[in-house]
Amino acid sequence: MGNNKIFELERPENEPVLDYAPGSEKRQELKEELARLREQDPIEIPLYIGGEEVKTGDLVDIRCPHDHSILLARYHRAGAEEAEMAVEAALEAKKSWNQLDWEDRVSIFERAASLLSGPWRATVNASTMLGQSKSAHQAEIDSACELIDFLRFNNYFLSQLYSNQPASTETEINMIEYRPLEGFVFAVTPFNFTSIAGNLPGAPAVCGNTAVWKPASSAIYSNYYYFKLLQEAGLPAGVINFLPGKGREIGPVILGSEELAGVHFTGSTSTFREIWSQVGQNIENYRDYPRLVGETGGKDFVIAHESADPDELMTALIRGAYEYQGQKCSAISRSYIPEDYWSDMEEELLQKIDNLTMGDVEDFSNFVNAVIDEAAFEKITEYIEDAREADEAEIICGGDYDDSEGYFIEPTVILAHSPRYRTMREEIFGPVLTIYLYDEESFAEILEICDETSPYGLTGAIFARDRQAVDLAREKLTYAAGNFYINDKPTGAVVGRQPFGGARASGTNDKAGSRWNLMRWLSPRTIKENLRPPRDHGYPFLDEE
Ligand SMILES: NC(=O)c1ccc[n+]([C@@H]2O[C@H](COP(=O)([O-])OP(=O)(O)OC[C@H]3O[C@@H](n4cnc5c(N)ncnc54)[C@H](O)[C@@H]3O)[C@@H](O)[C@H]2O)c1
Ligand SMILES: N[C@@H](CCC=O)C(=O)O
Repeated sequence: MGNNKIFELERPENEPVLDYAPGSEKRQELKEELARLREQDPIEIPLYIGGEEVKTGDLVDIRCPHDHSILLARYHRAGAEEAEMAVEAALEAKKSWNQLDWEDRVSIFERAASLLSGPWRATVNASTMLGQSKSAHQAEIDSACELIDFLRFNNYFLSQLYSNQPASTETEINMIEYRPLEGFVFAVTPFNFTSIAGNLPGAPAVCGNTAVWKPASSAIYSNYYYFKLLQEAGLPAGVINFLPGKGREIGPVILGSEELAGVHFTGSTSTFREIWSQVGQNIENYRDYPRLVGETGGKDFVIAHESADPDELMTALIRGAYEYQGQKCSAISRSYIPEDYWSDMEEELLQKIDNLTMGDVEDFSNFVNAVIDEAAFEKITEYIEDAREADEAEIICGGDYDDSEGYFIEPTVILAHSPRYRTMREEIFGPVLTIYLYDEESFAEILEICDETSPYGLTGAIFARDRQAVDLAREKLTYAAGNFYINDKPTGAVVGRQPFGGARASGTNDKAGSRWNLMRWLSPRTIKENLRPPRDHGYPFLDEE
């Protein structure tokens, strides 16, 4: 230690997105890594508690969602005993992690970003592609670029926060110490973004906290490789404890600890509500009020105005609804389009959707791949079958599915005859877009319907060349989306440029990868030093005249 320096970080550049163009060296490298991971013997993934490998013997298979015959790994599943050990390990590691200068913590995460940008990029991308069925481009923007951006921008925003200090005067010195929280943080992560999985334990850790990280069962493969990268970057034992397991089993044990300082969650609204209510039930037992940060589901929309450019709109609908099989919390799943406008674009749009290629991630010509697992396949296809039967809706494109080799569902379009049909209201989390046609004279009314139809408030977009229409949508939809886009698809937020998150049923809107998020993992202490303490308790007005 020797904390006698002031150190400022430059604002980072966003990590450039590699295009993996045919013939490029990077494409070749990624293809070779995919083949290596697929062909190697299935790996065994342990838990990491206090830096030690722990094997419970309760082994679970990890297979490719797009090819059931490929066994990638087996992971050891944690139970209540390991959950308690992980909490203890996090508390033990905190004692020394907390004592490091902040530049030491930051440099470990800078090194992680550098390793991911360089020698680990192909491995983390390939494991995301195979384990979560992502195309090369979707893996690149997630497990490489967004995760690198989270690492670098968190460091930068943290250095800015630390330098934010109150005024002092001639007679007093005032300062704020940005303490990590007292206790440990529980990071509970989703399957769909490796970057989010890395960020949820990482953001509290760079602030000086230690974490218990419970990855989603269907993303353990890539999350394990990322954890190995953190070890190589020099992350000390126990700062992040890797604990694959069933949420319902290990969650209550961890949430029951009196040392719980916060929960950093991303996943479904129902799981977050369950966690919130467990924390509520335990509230008398905690030393602090645990910070609850959760980014959850969405029912993301695109509203087309009659002045919208049809090519821009069609491109946004296709990419926003079907990239990564619609399994982004930000994916477009409902769209409101003027009736006359629709009749001009319907044929072309449906043809383009019909032509989307679907298959294995190792064939780079596929635009879409498989959905994540059997439960997702069952849930999504139930919505499709419901629409097939319903009077209020019809399927106008796609609608077929097949799980014999992998969990494949065709990009599907439902035309709803009621703006409140269930696929206009409920999160499906799959490649299903529902369209509702409105009379172009009812634009203001459709904005209200859009605002009131679903409980979520995550992302949404207006497509219009008419500025009055843009302004009206922006005003009427003030609370309908935490990320609102004008003439752009509502997916693909970039760290440092479109801070991401929503309110209503979509979360606490603390904006991942921003200074506001980091602030949730810090507990400021104000310190005043009086340079001339008063020596008499009286006031001047008490003096006799
Ligand atoms: N708003 C955002 O930024 C954002 C980003 C990504 C995903 N999501 C949302 O995530 C959902 C999809 O992800 P998912 O299927 O992994 O979500 P999920 O809620 O099923 O699981 C999320 C995590 O919670 C764990 N979990 C489940 N029950 C638990 C319990 N009782 N206690 C503790 N942990 C528990 C799971 O094992 C997993 O690690 C969608 O609803 C999507 O909209 C939101
Ligand atoms: N931040 C991502 C979505 C994350 C949720 O799945 C986007 O903007 O598309």
